[in-house]
Amino acid sequence: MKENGQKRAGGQGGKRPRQAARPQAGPRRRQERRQEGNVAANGLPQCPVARQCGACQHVNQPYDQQLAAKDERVAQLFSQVAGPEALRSILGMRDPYAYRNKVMSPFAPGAPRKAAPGKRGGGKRPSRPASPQRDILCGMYAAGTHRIIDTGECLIENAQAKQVIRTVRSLMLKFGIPPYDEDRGTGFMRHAVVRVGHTTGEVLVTLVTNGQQFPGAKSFCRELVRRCPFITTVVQNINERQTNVVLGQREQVLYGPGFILDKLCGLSFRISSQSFYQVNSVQTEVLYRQAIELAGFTGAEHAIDAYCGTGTIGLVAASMGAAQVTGVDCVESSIRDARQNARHNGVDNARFAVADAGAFMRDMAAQAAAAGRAGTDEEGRPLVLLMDPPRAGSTEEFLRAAVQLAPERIAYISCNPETQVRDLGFLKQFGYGVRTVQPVDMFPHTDHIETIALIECM
Ligand SMILES: C[S@@+](CC[C@H](N)C(=O)[O-])C[C@H]1O[C@@H](n2cnc3c(N)ncnc32)[C@H](O)[C@@H]1O
Repeated sequence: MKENGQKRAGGQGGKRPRQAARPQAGPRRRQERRQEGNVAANGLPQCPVARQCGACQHVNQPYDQQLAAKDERVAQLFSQVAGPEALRSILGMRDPYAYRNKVMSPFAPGAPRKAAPGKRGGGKRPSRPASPQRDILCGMYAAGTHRIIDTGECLIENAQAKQVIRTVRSLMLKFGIPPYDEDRGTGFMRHAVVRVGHTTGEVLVTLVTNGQQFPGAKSFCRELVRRCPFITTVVQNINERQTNVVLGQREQVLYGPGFILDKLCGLSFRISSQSFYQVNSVQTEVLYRQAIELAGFTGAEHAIDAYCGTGTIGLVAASMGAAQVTGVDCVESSIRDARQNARHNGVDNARFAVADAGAFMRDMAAQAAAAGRAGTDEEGRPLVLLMDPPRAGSTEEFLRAAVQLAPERIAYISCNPETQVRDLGFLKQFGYGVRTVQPVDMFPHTDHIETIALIECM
C-alpha cells in the first residue's frame, strides 16, 4: 500500500474492493467542510456551484463510484487494442479534494457598486485612487461560456491559491485598478494565475495585465504579500492581444525570484509562469513512478522522453535506472527549464532538444537506419521510449519513426485515452502490442482519465 493510499490491497490488476478508494479526508478537514456548510446528509462534501461551473461533472457522486465508472470506461475503450488481462484498476487519491496546485481566475467588470454612505461628493479629496464604479468579478468561466461564476468555495482548488485570487480582487478595488473588459479591450487586470509548490509551499503569483505600465505596482505587491505572507514571488505578464490565450510573451518580476521550486520523486523542479507542470502533484508522483516501473529500467537503457515539458519524467527516469535520457519538446522555455532542472539536480546523463517531436524522431530513425542499427543507440544501449503527448495524441510521423527506431518498450502516458487507443491501434499494425494499461486518477470529480500503456514488440 502506498503512503497516500493509491495502491489498493490485493495488488495490481485485481478486483478493487469498493471501500478502499473512498475519500479518506481527515476528521479536521471534514469538520472544516462541515463548517463551510458544504456537506450533504451522506457526509460527502457538496459543491454549491457544481451545476453552473460544470468543470467537475461528478463532484457530488461518491468517489469510489467515480473510480468504478472510470475503470469501466477504460475497459470499454481499450477492448479494441488490449486483452482484459492487461487492464489494471485505477489508482485513486486518499483525499481527492483541494488537489489543484494551479488556480487561475479572470477578472471582469461586475454590477455597478453602491457608494458607501458619507463618501458622496463634497468631502475631502481621497488620499488613494477612487474605487471603481463597478464591482469586480472573479472565479471560473461557466462551461462553454465566458460568463464568470464565483467559485469561492471550489472543492478541488488549493485553498491558499484561492485566497490569493480573492485578495488580488479586493486590492484591485482598493487601488482602483480596473478589470479587463474583453468586449471592449479596455481595463488593466486580465487574470491572476497562482501556482503552489506542493512540497515546498512556495507560491508564484502571475498577474496578467493589458499593458506594461502598472502604476503603484510596488505598493500593490507589498500589500498582496502582507495579506498573503506565504507568497514567495510575483510576476507581471503582459498580454495586450484580444485573445483567449491567457499569457502573453513579455514578463517582468515584481517580487522574489520569479519562479518556485517543487519536489517530485526526490528531485527538485523549477516552475515558472510559462512552464507546463502537472496540476495534481500527489498523483503526478504516482503516475511517474508507475510509468518508470513499467518501463523497466535496469541501468543499461537509453530513454527517449518525447513531449518532455520541463523534463520531469526523463529526469526521474535518469535518477531511477535509465543510463541516458534524451528529451524533446517544442516549447523553448520548457526546454530551458528542463536543462536548468537537470543542472540543478546534478543529473548529467540527460540532454534536451527544442523540436517538433515527430521531426526529431524521424531524424533519429534516419540516423539509426544509416548506421544499420535498430533498437539501440550509437553506444549499443537498448532504447526505451517514454511519451506523453498533448490531448490530441501523437502523429503518424512520430509513430512511424518510433516503429523504425524499434525501442524495446514504450511507456505511453496520455490524458486522453481516446487518442491513445487510436495511436495504439496504429502501432499494433507493426507488431507492438499492449501489455499493461494502468489508469491513474489525476483529475478526481471530472470526466478526465489519465492512462499509462506499456507497449512491447510481441
Ligand atoms: C501533456 S504535456 C507533458 C509534459 C511532461 N511530460 C510532464 O509530465 O510534465 C505535453 C507536452 O507536449 C508538448 N508538445 C505538444 N506538441 C508537441 C510537438 N509537436 N512536439 C514536441 N512537443 C510537443 C507540450 O509543449 C507539452 O509540454
